[in-house]
Parts: sequence; structure tokens; C-alpha cells
Amino acid sequence: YYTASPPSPTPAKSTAAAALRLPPGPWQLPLIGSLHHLLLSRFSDLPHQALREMSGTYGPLMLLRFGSVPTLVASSAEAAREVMRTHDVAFCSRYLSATLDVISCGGRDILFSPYNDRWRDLRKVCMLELFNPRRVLSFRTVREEEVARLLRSISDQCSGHHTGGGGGGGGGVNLSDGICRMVNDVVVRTAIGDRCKHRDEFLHELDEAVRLTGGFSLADLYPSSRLVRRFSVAARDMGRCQKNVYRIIESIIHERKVAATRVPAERDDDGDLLGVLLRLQREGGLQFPLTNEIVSTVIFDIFAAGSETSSTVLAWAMSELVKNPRVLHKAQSEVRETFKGQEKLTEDDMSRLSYLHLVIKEALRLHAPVPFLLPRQCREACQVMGYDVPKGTKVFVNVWAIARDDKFWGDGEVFRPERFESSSVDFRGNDFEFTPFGAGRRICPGITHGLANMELVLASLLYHFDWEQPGGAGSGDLDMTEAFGITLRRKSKLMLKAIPRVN
Ligand code: HEM
Repeated sequence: YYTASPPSPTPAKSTAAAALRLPPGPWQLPLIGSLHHLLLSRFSDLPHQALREMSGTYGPLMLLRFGSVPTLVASSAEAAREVMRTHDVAFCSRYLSATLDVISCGGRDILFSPYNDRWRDLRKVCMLELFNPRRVLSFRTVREEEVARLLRSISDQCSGHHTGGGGGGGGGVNLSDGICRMVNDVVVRTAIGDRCKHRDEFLHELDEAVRLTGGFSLADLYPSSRLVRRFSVAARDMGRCQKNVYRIIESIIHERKVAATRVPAERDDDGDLLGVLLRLQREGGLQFPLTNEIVSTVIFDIFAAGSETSSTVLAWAMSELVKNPRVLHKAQSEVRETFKGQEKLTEDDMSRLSYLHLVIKEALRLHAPVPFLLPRQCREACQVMGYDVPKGTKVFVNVWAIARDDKFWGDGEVFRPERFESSSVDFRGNDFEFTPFGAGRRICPGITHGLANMELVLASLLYHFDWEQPGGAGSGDLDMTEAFGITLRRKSKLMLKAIPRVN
């Protein structure tokens, strides 16, 4: 046994590695490295929690080895600041695991692309066409329509128009699925101008992708072993998932191209992101050929990153509200008193609320949907908090743990939106205690978009319905178990009883 195996992906250079001052970490075994510490932990299926516990012993900057992959784990605000601000240039590339390699077509997208000119260009196009505040605002009607559809579907379930458990009784409304479909419809409409008729199949594949890309499958632990990859169930499932997802997206692109040739006069190139990408593909203008594959990967990124995150946070926010009746009552009173007598809420109304925004902030704090951020990779050897980090090391920033750290938050595990009332701590990448969207060059470009997708729906759910656990269960009984994947969802679907509010 040795305490720190050569962290560099080139173990032959062990003499050079021995001279390095590597970050601390638990002892390692040949072949599996530090994996047994994770597997033997009481949080074996929740690595973000297991690593938080380990950081209590080894400190805020740890070096572990999972299979053959040296992994740096940052677990404090100071360590996060070093990674995402002080050494942002060194850590702004992505680590492409075997499963991520498959779903991102070798990192030819934005989310998992290495730090290069193609990533910069694609990100710039999306910033201009999708993410800037003016553009986000222009999609307001889309959000209002989709929220109205969700509310109608919940009302229908309450009045028994829908089979499968009425909202007023039985098993309750499946709010997880309702929210997920609604947010996906919004994001897809903003990216391609219309709903996706294969939406449910797409969401099913996305579920699979989220589960498979957590980073701890055999293929991800031994990325250089062709044998492991060949026999890995996760790699095989991921391949199938990738084929299905790209078949759906390619059919959307194909239909769009055919429609454009049929009625060229009605072609609105700049109406949505897909139109812009197809125009750029025809006209050139980027520093690289915009192939069909790249267009598909970018559209997939937006569909996936946009809907998975916001719907996960919304499901957690509703769970916390039902679990904390005091907060639910306060948020509901604010919405109902502010808009008393109004038939429905619009986006313009959202600026008149204050507590609701704190509820969303607190849900983002307690349930950072991407617990380790998207994995980064050290591009050049550097020193972090006095330790050497070798080039090629995979990096996790445990933002989930940092946002619950009692040293900073006091009662970090408690859902208490009021904590933000007198605090200037924000999630836009400057306060490293709270970075659910990341920070630095790879910060999420969809913050405004994501917030807009959450505010109106949460306010409307509270305005139009009362919410309870089905079957008269008390609020304390609500299952809050997490399911680990590249995002952190609820393990069980959120089933709640919706009681329409009578004005
Ligand atoms: C609650 C909402 C959201 C959360 C919490 C969230 C969180 C994140 C996180 C943690 C990252 C990785 C950051 C890093 O590594 O530093 C990310 C990246 C990204 N997000 Fe979001 N996101 C949200 C909404 C959205 C939306 C609505 C979109 C698009 C419509 C979007 C598109 C992206 C893209 C394209 C990236 C990749 C950026 C890059 O690698 O350069 N996100 N997001």
C-alpha cells in the first residue's frame, strides 16, 4: 500500500511524481486506488456525501484515485476559489470520461468540449442567440403558455378528467414528471421553435444518460482499457442511448431543412437557435465547418442542460416547501396577497415578489443540481493551496457540500430562505460558498434562462393550488432521498396532492 500513488496519467514518471507535494487523501490499493473508501462508506451510492465526509478527515483539497483516474476534490469555498478563479485557466477544460465521450460525440459539443477555439465560438453563438437577457425575455410567451398547460393538466387530474390517480386524492399528482415535461417543452421551443414530438422518448433517454454519466462505472474508472470498455454495460447502454437521442435530434434537423426548402419565403433563420446554426452552416462564418454532428450536439446540450437542471431544482423546491409548512405558508401568502383577485400570473408579475426568489435561491443552495459541477481537467500542472496538481488530473468541485458547510452557513442543512434576506451572497460565480452554476470561464451561460424557467411556474403552483402529502401523511414523512448521477435528482417521483384554490 502507498499513501499517494502517482497521480499523473503517465505512471512511468513516478520518480518525478514522488518529488511533488501532492494533496492529501486516503490510502490507496493497487488497481482500484481509493475506490474502496467510497464503496465501504455509509454513503456508497452517494459519492458527493461520501466525499464530504472524507474531506472532514483529509481536508478541503484531496487527491484520490478512482480506478486509474487521479481525481482532485475541492470541498471548501477557498479550494473552489483557487480552482475556478485563481487557476481558472488551468482548470477550464473538461475531463471526458468514457460515457461522456459517447454522449458528447467526443466532446464536439459545448458542455464537454475541451477548452479550445471551437468551444469559444459555439458558446459565443449561444450567448448571442439564446442566453442574453433580451432573448430570454422574448421567450416569455412560450413560458407563460407552457405553465398554463401544466396548471390545466394538474386541474384536470384534480377533477378526475385524467386517469392515473387524481390530484385531489389517491396517489396524488406526479409533479416530478409534470414539471420535467413542462420545462423540457419550454427549453425545446426556445431552441428549435416548436415542441418535440418525441419528447417522452427523449426524456426517457435523458434519465438513462444522467444515471450512466455519474463517473463511477467500470468504463469510466478504467478509461484506457479497451477490454473494459468493450464489456462495460454502462458503455453499451450509453451507446444505445446516444443513438436514440441523436436519431431524434437529427430527425428534427432534417424536418427543419425540408420545411425550409418547401417554403423558403417563410424561413425564419434567426427566430431560434437551430435556425441560426443552420444559417451559419450554409453561410460559413465560424472558424471551423459546422457539421451536422456539431449542430446536433449543441442542440442536445441545450435540451439536456436546460431542462434537467431547472426541473430538478423545481422538484426539490416543491419538496422542501411541503416538508416545511412554515415556509410554504409564507411563500403562498406572499403570492396570494400580492396578486389578490388576479386570474393568472404573468412574468411581469414576478418582479413584485421577494420571498419567492429567496425560496428558489435556498433550493439552489441545498440542492445544487450538478453536485460536482461538470468534471474539469487540469490542463497544466499547477499549485493549489500549496499542493502540486499534475496535468491531466480530473477535478470535482463538491459545490453540494460547500453550500451546506456549517462553518459558513451556521445551519447549513436547514431549509431557511430568510438567510438570504440580509446577505449579499449570490450564485453568479463570485461567492465561492455558493456556486450551483459554477464560476469562471466554464460558468453556466444559462443562468437567466434557468431562473426564468423556475420563477413563474413555482409562483403559479403556489397561487393556484394548496399542496399536501397524499394519503394524509405528515410533512415529516416526505422521502427526500437523492439519486446520484451527473445531476442530483430525487430518488422517488414527487407525488403530491393538489387542492385547487377557490378564489
Ligand atoms: C437551475 C438552472 C441551471 C443550473 C443550476 C445550471 C448549472 C450548470 C452547471 C453547474 C454547469 C457547469 C459549470 C462549471 O463547470 O463550472 C452548467 C453549464 C452549462 N449550462 Fe447550465 N444550469 C442551469 C440552467 C441552464 C439552462 C436553462 C441552459 C440552457 C438553456 C444551460 C446551459 C448550460 C451550458 C451550455 C453549459 C456548458 C457551459 C460550458 O461548458 O462552457 N444551463 N450549468
